[in-house]
Amino acid sequence: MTASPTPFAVTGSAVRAAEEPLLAAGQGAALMRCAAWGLAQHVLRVLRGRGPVAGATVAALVGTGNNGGDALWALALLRRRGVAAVAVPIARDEHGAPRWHAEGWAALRAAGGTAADVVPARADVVVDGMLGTGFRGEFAVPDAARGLPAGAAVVACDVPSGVDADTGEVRGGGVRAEVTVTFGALKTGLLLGDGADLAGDVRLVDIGLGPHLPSAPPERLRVMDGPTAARLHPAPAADGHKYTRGVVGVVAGSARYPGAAVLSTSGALEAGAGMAHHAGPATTRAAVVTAHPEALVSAEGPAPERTDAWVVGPGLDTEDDARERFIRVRDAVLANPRAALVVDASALTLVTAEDLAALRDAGARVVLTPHAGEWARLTERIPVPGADGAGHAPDELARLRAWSAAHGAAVLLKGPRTLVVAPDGEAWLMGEGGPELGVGGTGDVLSGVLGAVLAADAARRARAAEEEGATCGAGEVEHVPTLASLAAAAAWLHARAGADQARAGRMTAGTLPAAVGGTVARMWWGEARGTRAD
Ligand SMILES: NC(=O)C1=CN([C@@H]2O[C@H](COP(=O)(O)OP(=O)(O)OC[C@H]3O[C@@H](n4cnc5c(N)ncnc54)[C@H](O)[C@@H]3O)[C@@H](O)[C@H]2O)[C@@H](O)CC1
Repeated sequence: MTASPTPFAVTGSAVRAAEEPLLAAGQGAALMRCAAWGLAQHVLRVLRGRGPVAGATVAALVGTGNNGGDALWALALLRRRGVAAVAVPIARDEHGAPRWHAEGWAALRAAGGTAADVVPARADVVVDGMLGTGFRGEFAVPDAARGLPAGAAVVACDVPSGVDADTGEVRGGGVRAEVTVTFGALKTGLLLGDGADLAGDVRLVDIGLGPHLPSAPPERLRVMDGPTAARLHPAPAADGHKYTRGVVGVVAGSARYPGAAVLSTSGALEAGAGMAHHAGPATTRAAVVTAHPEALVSAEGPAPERTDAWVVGPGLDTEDDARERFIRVRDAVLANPRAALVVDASALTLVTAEDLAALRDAGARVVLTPHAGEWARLTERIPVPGADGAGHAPDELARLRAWSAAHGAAVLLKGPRTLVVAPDGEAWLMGEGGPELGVGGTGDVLSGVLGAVLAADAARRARAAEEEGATCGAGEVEHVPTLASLAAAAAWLHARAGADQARAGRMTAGTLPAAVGGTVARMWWGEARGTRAD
């Protein structure tokens, strides 16, 4: 079976660097024609969705660089399909002549296209070809780009103007597109921050840059999808048993917040843990066994040497014994660093830079799972190296990477666009999920799911180490389970379960673990046996 490649994005700068050898080899014009052809195909698709193509009007706002060149060539192609093609320059020289890509304009004129000062009111599609990866400084939205016809669909060429293709930062004004047709590779700026909001549906056009794109983690942002998650959290081996599937220690909940213990333990069990062992006070122990007779419960938790992953934090009471409970888990991991550690919720306010340094030195695999507010508080206590204290920086990914590298722990930043980074710079974006997960308790469930995914991996590693030579096949090399990829896979399962249960009309965190069970069962055993969330 051939594994489909995991989608990924790179910075706009990396795409520019990838183009360089091809430009040096004189292939610039060919690249532009290729990009323009792809852009024209997507514009045609938008037009077909609205009515007949012949007789439709497509206008393009055209800037001074190659982005504008792409738009002009695309208009020329569209003109040949019977479209009225109108180019609107956004910059003119001192004689009033448009400043734009000369060959592109010549091609458009030869095809019967026209130029105008403003976008015609009858335009069905407006192509934004003002600025692409060459955007620097601030974007002052030109008059021609204001008050676009209300009925027109905006299709951005490569990157919506005003969006930084590296970071997603919008500087000055920004163009909101229905579709962004991007060339060579997905750009990180189209998937992150405000850039993701402005880009709309992002469509990739392959222009042959593949071999020239960077493969190293710092420049790649991978996008977690179902097939990748399935490879990272595979069905248990035929001869598997509870210990080979992974034991999760869940240190969560308190007399004050008993539900978190149940949600986190449920998440671990439903994600396929061989065993979940909850450590907590009498109240939470009773709640957990009532919800899950299969769970083990005790005051101390499982023996460190028998534990594959620990989850600590959801629902701990920081006015009671939270710190002691956290320290016990930390010490258990230090005693057996083969076990992974998930630091969530209250534990994010307890963990110190010294704890992280000790865990890193012991070789432990640690994932912290803050949401935006917890991340802000965490980085106040344990700062991002090199941060100037100027507050929220636009390049969140760079901050996450810097923090993770300095403290040796992976970070899973929960939000509308969940990101995972690891100390070596590996980064993942979640390609699933929506606002249905924005209710109390879903984070507790995620901590358990993450514990189960990490525990399964730790148990597989332990087994592989015992059975010498049991390593991955060559075909799986791209998917060697790294800490960041496993965490992203867990986030994907959780998000897919949220989407599944929302479709089925269930909205609460209490029912989410069962949906996780359905999602995992379908993934492992197919539709026939995985019907729980339907
Ligand atoms: N290099 C190539 O051969 C290829 C480039 N491609 C296209 O070319 C684009 C990059 O082209 P360029 O490097 O020419 O860059 P752009 O076309 O993005 O912009 C460059 C121009 O915009 C001006 N500019 C920059 N920031 C500005 C601001 N804030 N306000 C006003 N003007 C500003 C610059 O002075 C320059 O004239 C890509 O996004 C893509 O669309 C594609 O055709 C593929 C091949």
